[in-house]
Amino acid sequence: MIEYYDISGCYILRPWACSVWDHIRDFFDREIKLLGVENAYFPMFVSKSALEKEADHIADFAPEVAWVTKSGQSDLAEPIALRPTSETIMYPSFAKWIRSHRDLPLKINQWANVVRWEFKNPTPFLRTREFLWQEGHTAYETKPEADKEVLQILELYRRVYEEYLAVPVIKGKKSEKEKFAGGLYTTTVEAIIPSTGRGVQGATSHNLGQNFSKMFDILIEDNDRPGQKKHVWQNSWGLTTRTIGVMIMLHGDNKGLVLPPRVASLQAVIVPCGITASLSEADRAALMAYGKQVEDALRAGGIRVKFDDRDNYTPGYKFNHWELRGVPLRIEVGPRDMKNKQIVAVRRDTGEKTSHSVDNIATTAKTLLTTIQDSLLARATAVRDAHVRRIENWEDFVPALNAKCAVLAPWCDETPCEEDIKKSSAKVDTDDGSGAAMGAKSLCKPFEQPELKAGQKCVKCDKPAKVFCLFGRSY
Ligand SMILES: O=C1CCCN[C@@H]1CCCn1cnc2ccccc2c1=O
Repeated sequence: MIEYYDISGCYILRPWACSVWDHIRDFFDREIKLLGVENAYFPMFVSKSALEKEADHIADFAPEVAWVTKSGQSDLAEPIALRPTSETIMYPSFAKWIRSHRDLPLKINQWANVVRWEFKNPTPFLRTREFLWQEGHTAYETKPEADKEVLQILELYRRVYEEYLAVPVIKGKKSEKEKFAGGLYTTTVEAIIPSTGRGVQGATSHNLGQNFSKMFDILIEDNDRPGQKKHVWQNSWGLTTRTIGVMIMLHGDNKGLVLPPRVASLQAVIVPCGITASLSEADRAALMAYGKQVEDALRAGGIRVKFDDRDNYTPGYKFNHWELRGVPLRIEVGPRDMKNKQIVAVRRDTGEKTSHSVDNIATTAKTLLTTIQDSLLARATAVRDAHVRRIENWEDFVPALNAKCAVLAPWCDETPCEEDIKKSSAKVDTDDGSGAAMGAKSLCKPFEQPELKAGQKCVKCDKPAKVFCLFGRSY
């Protein structure tokens, strides 16, 4: 899926990974166009003066900005940054394009790469110095319109994860500490990785309020106050190739990758079996023709299929080859299957083997692939639920983290307390001092809230709890 590269934090996305991104992009692009969003493309370079226009929150991110300072031997007059995100690249143009409420709503999306020179240890897919993403940037006359779109996009992100990647996510709102500082509020879809118990931010949809329209003077006539102008309300939202890493971690098993059918480059692979020395040349040729027939029927049914007729590998080698690569369905065809006009189907997720008539094989395969897709999500949801612990007392908090669980706890919703929780949960709880464990941060305040008991106290401080919040170690 990936190849290493001689620059730290940079990786090559090979076709097997790229095709997952292609499927995600096809779905998301189709859906945002139904919402009236149009794609555009802006320069990847941003001048220092433009980038620093939103000085306040840029400070947090400044160390991650990569700069071009020379061309050839000569220094550039002013250093130019590589886009880490495109607000400061797009919004000066938005100010030119938006003069009246008739120019609204403006809905722009960009599929591109961004560069963030992170120093935390790079991880394929999850933390890379260049990654692919889409970034949506919209402008509305009123806040309610912006609020509505924030949730429409967040629902599309949930669908990318649950309907395509078979990854269950929790929708919620970021805390003041964790939100995008340049915005009004941030909504998010959070995944929990059971093997580590750590949370991972899946995608974010921000309401920027009027912060950026005030910075960039994006103004329209205020019809309610003749002669007066008012700032537009803006959203921005992003989904990245980190999605692929989450899918790998959630569904992989000891045999390798497990691909959800809806994003699998290859959904079914046909392997001819039982080709022994005793099989006549004629029967061998007939079996290969049969395999080809099955391949043609599946492809005609819209299934991404390959007949593995390589004559230099055994069936067993081929089984391993495609299991490692996560192909959801293997179709075995042997002389007896051919005689009985049958095939044998093997599911990659469960290993279950079933025989089927070759008639309507495309329908049969589609049904199997749907079963696999649904079963992957159902199983991942059950496992994720087992890794979220609802607790109300602090003494249960760190043990839950150490049991590879995220914690859903009543919370006062105050930043000092959030910082205290992070610090206090960073201490190791085992007396063997096995290395400092990372502290828990707030992942989101889930939209789906359990009932808060009257008088419920915050899990950490003694203030009244205002909300249930999901906490966890994170990527
Ligand atoms: O999330 C998104 C969704 C897509 C559009 N941008 C928003 C907010 C990006 C926040 N951000 C994140 N890393 C950065 C890194 C360097 C400079 C600036 C930034 C920065 O503004």
